Amino acid sequence: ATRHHMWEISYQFTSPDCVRKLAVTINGQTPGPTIKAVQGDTIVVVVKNSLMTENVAIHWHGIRQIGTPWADGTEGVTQCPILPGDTFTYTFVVDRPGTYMYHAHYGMQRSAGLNGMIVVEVPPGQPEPFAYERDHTVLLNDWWHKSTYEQAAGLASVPMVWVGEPQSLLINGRGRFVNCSSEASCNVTHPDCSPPEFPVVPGKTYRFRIASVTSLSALNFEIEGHEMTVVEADGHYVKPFVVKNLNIYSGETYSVLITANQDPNRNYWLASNVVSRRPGTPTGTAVLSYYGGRSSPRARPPTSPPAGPAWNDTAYRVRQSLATVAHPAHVVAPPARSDRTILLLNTQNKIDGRMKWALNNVSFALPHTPYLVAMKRGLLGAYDERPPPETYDHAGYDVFSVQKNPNATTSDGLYRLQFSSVVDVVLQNANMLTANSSETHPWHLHGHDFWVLGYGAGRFDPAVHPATYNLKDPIMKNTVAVHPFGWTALRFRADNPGVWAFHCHIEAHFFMGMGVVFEEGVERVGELPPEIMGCGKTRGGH
Ligand SMILES: O=C1O[C@H]([C@@H](O)CO)C(O)=C1O
Repeated sequence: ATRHHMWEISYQFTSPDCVRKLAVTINGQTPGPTIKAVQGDTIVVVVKNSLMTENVAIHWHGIRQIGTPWADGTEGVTQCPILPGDTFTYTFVVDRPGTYMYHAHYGMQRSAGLNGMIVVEVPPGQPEPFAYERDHTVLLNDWWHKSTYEQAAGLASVPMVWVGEPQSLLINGRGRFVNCSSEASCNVTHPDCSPPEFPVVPGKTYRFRIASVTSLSALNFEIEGHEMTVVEADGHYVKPFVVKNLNIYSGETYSVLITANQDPNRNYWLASNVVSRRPGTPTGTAVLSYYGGRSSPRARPPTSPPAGPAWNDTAYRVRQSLATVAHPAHVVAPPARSDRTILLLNTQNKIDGRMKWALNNVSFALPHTPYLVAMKRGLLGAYDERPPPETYDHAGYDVFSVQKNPNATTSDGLYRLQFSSVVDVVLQNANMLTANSSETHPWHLHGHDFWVLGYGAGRFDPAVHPATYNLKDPIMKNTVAVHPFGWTALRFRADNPGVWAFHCHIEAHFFMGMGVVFEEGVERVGELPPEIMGCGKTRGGH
């Protein structure tokens, strides 16, 4: 089937956490509508940019865009931005079932509210390796009162003004600012911030499809009093495991099953809490209620909202990463070896006094002409033809210390991959510019799912650690955590013709240069739609 959507993007006053703020909305709403489809469907989204003075681009996160690399929605990589007043049509096939999301991919626009979920069902009659009766969608986010522009300008200032911790955590676009009385525009009775309700029928099993579109926060999610069985991650079936609390990083999705088997006469909290950074944000909450129970569906649960696990318990979070492997009946075996290994050292740096993030001492900057058009059309001088470094001094670099020379360079060079070759990427985390600190970075790859081959603490040794890789039942994902002071190894096949971003999904970090770009088989890409052009060297170029 073909599913058509007409979206008008505009600024609206919204009050997601009861504080009035301008947000980028879809048809007046943030989050936008959930796109529901069946595997194999074609999705057509006609996007009209009514932002008046701001460009837009929308990324379909987790959709591989096979045969449609121009529809990936990554400004500067796959398309020119959609200008105010213009209309752009995204057409793509959802080729895999699962839980995905969409969000803006232009500047730091995602933080302004343009986001939503994509749910792709298996075709009718096709079994899944678990059973449930109904589903609920849970979109997790973090929220700031400062505008995206103020945040971006701060990050680019000398000295940098960091975005800081979010004011609120949102569940399905709703939260509650704690210091409401301190804000003139805060209205606790505003309908935008009424707590989301999740009704359940006693005895039934539910699939909660959970996505995190946070700009910064790593979250821990729980449903008070109910165990969760993890069954899906980023569109892939997981060997089921039971948790009370689920860690979810920005850009990840999970499905968990819960059975409504608790006392139906009271309500329960759904809670999200910040982990991996010292929290400065209260718990995000929603309410689970039982049909037929004596409690009103809106009643506050009798307990305090769960506070979540210790924010700095990295070992606990690594355990969940390690537990996430492929379902035994759905293992896709990875190739036994790779053709190329790219080692990427993640560091915080300074360039001309500005705080940046870099990979192997190169901080990424998007070109003004999208690579896809530049490469396909042979537009000269659109980007730096020198590829970024393939590795770093892995034997000599001390990942536990502040680096002695934080200088770096800026580049829009990219990695060109042999079509259909097998590529390993090892992401090495390190100490930041502050002593004894290292953060979690969720890395997201466009256009592919990769195998997660391993995680390790401390320094990655290419002579030792590849022997420890899980080649038996690695999960495939599109977003993976690189834990503090640790490394994460992944493998993918470069078999999707196009140009694909690979970056930290923390909005501020990508803005500060924490990303790279891969090209593969661009000569195989079909005729480019002229609508993706119109900026930089593509002007008048079709
Ligand atoms: O890029 C970042 O900058 C701050 C901090 O290192 C300096 O304020 C932080 O936590 C980041 O992730």
